[in-house]
Amino acid sequence: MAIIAASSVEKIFRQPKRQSGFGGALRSLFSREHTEVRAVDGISFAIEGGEAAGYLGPNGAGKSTMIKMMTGILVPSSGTVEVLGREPHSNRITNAAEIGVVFGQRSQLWWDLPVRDSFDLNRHIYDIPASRFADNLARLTSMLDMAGYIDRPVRQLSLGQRMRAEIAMALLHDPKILFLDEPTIGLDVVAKDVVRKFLAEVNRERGTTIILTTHDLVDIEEICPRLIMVDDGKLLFDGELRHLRTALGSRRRLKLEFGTDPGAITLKTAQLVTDEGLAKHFLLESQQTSILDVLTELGSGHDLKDVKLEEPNIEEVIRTFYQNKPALAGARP
Ligand SMILES: Nc1ncnc2c1ncn2[C@@H]1O[C@H](COP(=O)(O)OP(=O)(O)OP(=O)(O)O)[C@@H](O)[C@H]1O
Repeated sequence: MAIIAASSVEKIFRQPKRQSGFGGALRSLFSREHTEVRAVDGISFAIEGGEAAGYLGPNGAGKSTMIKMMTGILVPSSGTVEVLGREPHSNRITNAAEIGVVFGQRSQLWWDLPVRDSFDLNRHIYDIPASRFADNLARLTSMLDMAGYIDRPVRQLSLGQRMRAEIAMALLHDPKILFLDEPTIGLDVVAKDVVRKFLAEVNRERGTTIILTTHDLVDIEEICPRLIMVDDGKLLFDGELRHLRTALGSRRRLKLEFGTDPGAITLKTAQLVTDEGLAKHFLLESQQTSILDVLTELGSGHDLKDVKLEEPNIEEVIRTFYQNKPALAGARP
């Protein structure tokens, strides 16, 4: 059964039109002119309990706005959002008891207090029974390796330490759903790895449903089998990453290495995607295209040193997807 259901959701932000200069600013105060930003434009999806879904899209695509509507911070302009059978914004307190929220760019911890004190405040806010709190705190402290800094004020922590504490704080009351808005932003590779492994484990072992927004494709690869892709407020793809790979990954990549740079090469059997001079990367035009087809078309007379067929990496899959988005919009395998 779906525990999150979004149906034809729209969010339109209206802002008074600003005019430049002091006089303009004054006139704007009395002007009735507005500009509209359609941040979320007719999005529908349903998420089952226990799923891990990644919400991916370029800057300004409407990811944070959607998370804010699912957590009850914003109200949709039209359409409906239901989380655990309720409308989040009109049931904020009940909803908050059953969800956890982490905003990568905003802290929920008390800046001047030791981490432990923020956790303790959450115990009171969520009315967590003492024994359950103690168990959860011990488990999260060990899993996220927080023992070394749990008694230090938040302002003294590194970003990686703080993010681990933010995630722990959001999980202390055993939420059914964990929403994360860019949880790995700004973290170094080691900290990203810790956060990803932890989130994948929480989803797998405890069945916590995870919805996260990210720009980092590795987050999706390691945490979320399901991918929801948006651009300009619209849904472009909703399905499994592996399906997207199969749909687009059929264009295998071929690397040709030359002893001397032959300049740009245009072929019918393969599309040049990256030109590094001596090394040129192509996407084969179709599944049926063979290396031999490409080499035959290329012909002799080039100082060709090596040929490598490469599987497409996830970044390439996503880039290809966005390049072909009109043809693929709304795809749900
Ligand atoms: N409170 C607001 N008032 C007016 N416009 C807003 C508001 N919040 C967001 N927007 C606009 O809505 C659009 C979507 O913003 P949103 O923050 O949801 O994008 P995003 O996909 O999360 O982007 P990013 O990856 O850069 O964080 C943007 O054009 C943004 O400027």
